[in-house]
Amino acid sequence: MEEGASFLFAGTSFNKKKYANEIDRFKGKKETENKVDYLSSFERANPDSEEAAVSTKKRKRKQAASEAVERFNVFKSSKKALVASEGNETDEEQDRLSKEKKKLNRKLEADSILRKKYNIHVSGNNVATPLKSFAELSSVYGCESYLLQNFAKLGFKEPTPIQRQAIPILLSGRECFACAPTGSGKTLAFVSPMLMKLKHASTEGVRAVILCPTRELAAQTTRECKKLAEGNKFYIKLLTKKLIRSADLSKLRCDILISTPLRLRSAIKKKKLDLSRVEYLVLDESDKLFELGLIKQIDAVVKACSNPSITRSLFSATLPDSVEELARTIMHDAVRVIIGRKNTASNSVNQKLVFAGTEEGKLLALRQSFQEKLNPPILIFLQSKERAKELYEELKFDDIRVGVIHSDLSEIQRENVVNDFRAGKTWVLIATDVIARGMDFKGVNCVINYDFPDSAAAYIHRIGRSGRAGRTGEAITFYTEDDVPFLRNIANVMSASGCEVPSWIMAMRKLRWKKHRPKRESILTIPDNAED
Ligand SMILES: Nc1ncnc2c1ncn2[C@@H]1O[C@H](COP(=O)(O)OP(=O)(O)OP(=O)(O)O)[C@@H](O)[C@H]1O
Repeated sequence: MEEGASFLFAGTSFNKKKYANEIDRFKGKKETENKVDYLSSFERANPDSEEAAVSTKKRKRKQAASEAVERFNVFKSSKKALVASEGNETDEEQDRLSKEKKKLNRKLEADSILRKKYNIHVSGNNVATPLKSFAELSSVYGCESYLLQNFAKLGFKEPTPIQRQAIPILLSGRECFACAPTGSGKTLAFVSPMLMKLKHASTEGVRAVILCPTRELAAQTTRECKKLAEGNKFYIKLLTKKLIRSADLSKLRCDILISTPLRLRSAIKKKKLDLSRVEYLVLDESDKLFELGLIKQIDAVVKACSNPSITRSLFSATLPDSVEELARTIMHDAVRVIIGRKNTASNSVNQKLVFAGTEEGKLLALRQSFQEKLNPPILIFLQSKERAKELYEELKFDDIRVGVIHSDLSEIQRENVVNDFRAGKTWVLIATDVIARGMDFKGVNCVINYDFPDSAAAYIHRIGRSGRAGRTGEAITFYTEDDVPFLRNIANVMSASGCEVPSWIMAMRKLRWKKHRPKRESILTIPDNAED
């Protein structure tokens, strides 16, 4: 993280008939002006402020002057009348100030009640009022009707807590770093204010950039962006290999560009992509983007986005202190928004730990649970592509429609695997952490951590593929003797989201958790030459 860090910040439509009920359930004065108003009225109302001190001095001078002229009869009557009227003005002014102060206090109180209701925690000065409804986007912020119509079309009735707070913050032009649970609608929270601020399509080059850690997530975010922008002809582009090869990027007509850091950096370096007009930069899954392998690329992108009035924002379901500290020191007057408690799992996922003993035990437990009850769609996570391929080899003979995704597949193959799972053609998807973050497969009923996750953050993101947008889900984590020392860390996450954890695990010592990826025995039970 250190290297180069100094510059930084200068649905699955699965079996629709069968799941019809669930699908139904799922469908389920401008701020800047306000800000200035609140600020100035607060200063006026505050007796310690400079402005208040000046008016007290003025009042005293006026009083002294009136006393002095009273001795001259010729001015006596008129001056007395003047003094009387000045006294009234002062009373009126004080009355007005006290009313303004009361109004401000009522507003702050109402904001804090609203935040408490939705479990929103903010730090920063003068933070914008949370939204009471989507309708306020139009009544308070002048949002065009197409966006609200799109929310309605997508079945979004009420803003989620992160949307209630992050949207007004970004609309007020403030930078923001936000941490909200998996599946809580962070994408809409950063895309909507971007669309509102950009207003209409333009020919002025790239105006907004969204960075995502994986191609799959970048493709999904592009699709979501397009859905939200429908009715307004924005140029929204996913930076693909094909686009880099075919287009003259110096003349790229694009309002919002979505990419992975590696691809964007290569477009900047090799194809002279100009990002100097970018007004909005979003780092989605920001803590992943700050990991060692990606930090250099992020640095290059941040450097290329050289517009001094750029608004940057960071979003994730996990925000380690190290990333937060870095963001806090370098971002400009940023507001911090946390929904619920930081770094906790979604509380709509029922989490279980299962002792499988050995590698053989895991496969037996999986097969047994599939025989008893198969409630697809199911996602199974493994620690490496080799192991993902092995489990795939085992399960494909079990009469289960199974797919596998890992980094050895081509872009097209990966896209097809994801599409098949979304369309319900495959019931079980075996994966590495490549799809652990951000992927929105709406109907996932169960996540199985076949291999113990290698960090608490990885656990939170993996199980967060289930229990999204208010639905419930299940997460099962297998563990073997090798994993026992790290159980307590997962148990903490589980108990923080209200799941039961055996007391012996809670009594264990907490370990500093470096990447836990033990060497595990092969999963294969089928001899290598079985198919020969
Ligand atoms: N206001 C809303 N009401 C109902 N559903 C919503 C609302 N906003 C977003 N959604 C839906 O919630 C789901 C999850 O949203 P999204 O993928 O943005 O979550 P996220 O918070 O980014 O999750 P993750 O941390 O896993 O990336 C999506 O299917 C999205 O369409």
